[in-house]
Amino acid sequence: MRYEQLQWQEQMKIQVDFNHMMTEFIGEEEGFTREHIEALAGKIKDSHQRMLKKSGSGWLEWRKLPMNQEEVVTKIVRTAEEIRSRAEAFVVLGIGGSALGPLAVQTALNHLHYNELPTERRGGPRFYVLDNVDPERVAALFDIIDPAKTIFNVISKSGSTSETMAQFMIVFNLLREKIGSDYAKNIIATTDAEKGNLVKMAREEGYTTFTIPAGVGGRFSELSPVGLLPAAVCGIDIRELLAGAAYMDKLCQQEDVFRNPAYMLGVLQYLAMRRGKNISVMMPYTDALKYFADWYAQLWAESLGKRTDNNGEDVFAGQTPVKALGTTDQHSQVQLYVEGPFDKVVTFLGVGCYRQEVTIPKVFEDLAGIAFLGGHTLGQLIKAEQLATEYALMKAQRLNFTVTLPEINAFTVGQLIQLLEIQTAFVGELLDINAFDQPGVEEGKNATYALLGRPGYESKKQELETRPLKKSEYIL
Ligand SMILES: O=P(O)(O)OC[C@H]1O[C@](O)(CO)[C@@H](O)[C@@H]1O
Repeated sequence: MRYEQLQWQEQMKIQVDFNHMMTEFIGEEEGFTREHIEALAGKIKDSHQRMLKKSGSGWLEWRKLPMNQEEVVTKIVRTAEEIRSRAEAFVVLGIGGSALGPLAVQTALNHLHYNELPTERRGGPRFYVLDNVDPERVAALFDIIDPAKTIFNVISKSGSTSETMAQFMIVFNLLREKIGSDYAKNIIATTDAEKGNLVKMAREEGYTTFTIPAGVGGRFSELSPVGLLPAAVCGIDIRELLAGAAYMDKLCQQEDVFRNPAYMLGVLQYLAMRRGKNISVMMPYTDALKYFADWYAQLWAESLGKRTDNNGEDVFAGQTPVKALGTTDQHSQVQLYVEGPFDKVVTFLGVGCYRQEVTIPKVFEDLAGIAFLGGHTLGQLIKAEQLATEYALMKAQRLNFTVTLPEINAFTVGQLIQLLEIQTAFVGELLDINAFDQPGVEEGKNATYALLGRPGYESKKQELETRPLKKSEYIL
């Protein structure tokens, strides 16, 4: 790699600031010390060893995605170019990990800076993520797209998620009606290599198919074809996204928590959890990262929200993720964060340099209450507000981190994805739980199957009938 490139990467390194987790700033009652962290040395070492051992295999296969995919990337780029040249719209059919990543990355990298993109990367299809089965929304989308000029990317790791499969069945039918025998050209399947209905259908029907590697679960799949194909179709430089993730991965291979940003975030969150901080707020100070808070909510909630057994006693792990947006939610939630219960850790996501600026004009100069704003840029205003909110929280002894992206680009967004994924997996190790399953969602899924008459769920249906869900006397 050229020296200038190395230097640029260094400048683009994400910064993790944990000052406001420490006693010097937060006070002894709430803050942590080096000693608190060092007291966990044994646990950190064991967790690190387990992470290293599993890295790239089993359910940690996602860790190797940034480094090991050149062949897949080449196929994705080729497919994306072809789609960009012929489609008017590109629709992702997926939910959870099969939707939130594509949405977060596209919002981060495209919506604000569209006009700055080189001409050859402007244009391309309109992008939609259909991640719900709200009939009004689905119908509304079909009102504004022409199915014949739309590529539908059906994404499901399991190939059996009811919402995604229902959407797909509707699309499949619609395409057959509208374009007849050639309909398969408008469908791309992204799914497991072997398991589930989708891969079977894809094979039989001859859809272009991308594989989600076996050990890459939905919420850890953004850097697999799940996220890479939609990103490439949207003109995002996916090699740069992966390079950013690889760069961060390297930083996060160090055992020394004082040199490893993901571990430091993880260890301090873990210490906070042990003190009953049950809520993790993510608050980006840029609209571009608004949907990252959604993506993180699934990552954090599904990975860490686990009931485990500790010598016969139930232990309930996890933190409730809360999404906020700066400055918008300063005027809706920050009151609670400053004066409400001491039960939260706030992670601010900041931006070093906004890529577009707007200057506030010097008008109304005789009104001192607003005249001071004139001459400043909106970037200065939003940064001052972020700093001021960090200050207010610190003064009220409220734990908070700041993660700063020097600017928002594919390299820094790739870093952010890998940073938060490693942090989550590491906290899973510290908590001694399986961060990669989600048994708690099964009961609801099975009840849905029973309610809709899926064969094999007769006894669940009986259970639902004999165990009334609600009493009318409690409904007003
Ligand atoms: O990609 P799939 O298998 O359709 O799953 C969608 C989502 O559903 C879940 O399995 C939860 O039900 C998530 O973990 C996952 O991201």
